[in-house]
Amino acid sequence: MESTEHLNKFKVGSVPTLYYIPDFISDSDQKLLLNHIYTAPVSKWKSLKNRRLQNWGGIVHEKGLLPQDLPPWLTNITEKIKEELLLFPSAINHVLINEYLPNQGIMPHQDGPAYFPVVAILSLGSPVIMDFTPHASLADNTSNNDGNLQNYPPFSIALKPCSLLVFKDTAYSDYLHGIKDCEIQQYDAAVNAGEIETHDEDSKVIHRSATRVSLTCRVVSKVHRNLFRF
Ligand SMILES: O=C(O)CCC(=O)C(=O)O
Ligand SMILES: [Fe+2]
Repeated sequence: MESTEHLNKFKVGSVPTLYYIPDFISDSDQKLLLNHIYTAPVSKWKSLKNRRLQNWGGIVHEKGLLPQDLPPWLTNITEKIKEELLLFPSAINHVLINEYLPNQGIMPHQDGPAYFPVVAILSLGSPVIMDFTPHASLADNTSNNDGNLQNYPPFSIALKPCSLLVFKDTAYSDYLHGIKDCEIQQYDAAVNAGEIETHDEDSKVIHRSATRVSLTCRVVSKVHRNLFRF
């Protein structure tokens, strides 16, 4: 794969490897994307217990993707992500769009095995805090890695509108990621706390007063062209 040196200035935190790229898209791109998302057929929305989502690119099975072409308004952004990161082995072919009201979140989880282990998340709307926690088996643990003791600290990251978060390696494979379902989120442990402008220096909190929408962009390497040979 190509060099990732061009991304070094966006690296955040101490765990390999997270990149946070503020203002990855412009405000007018954000408006255009939100407009496409909210004019999609109502049937595109799937309601879960504590959020809604749209699935684009096809159905992900354990054994791969039953593909469906992404619409041009999505390939515009997925192609930009692929070209600017140089971290994906092929075109991004799956996009999950999650919508969160201010009191909604996503349980700590790990992305499924069907995905190539790099994820790019574009954030729109309200800022939120995403928490990374090591797998239970690694918490408070140290492991020997090339003769060095390595530990797995929990950490958080603030996700502002128009930003792109990318994670891979240990952060992808040994951590769970999630967003708390509360309107007021603390961020003093955030690896990019400096990103957030605050009116009140003492209370490092984000008030989620608006809806957040995110685009989780990934590659499913195994694609099934023929349903009957699935
Ligand atoms: O909305 C987000 O930022 C996270 C979404 C996510 O983790 C996922 O779709 O797997
Ligand atoms: Fe995820």
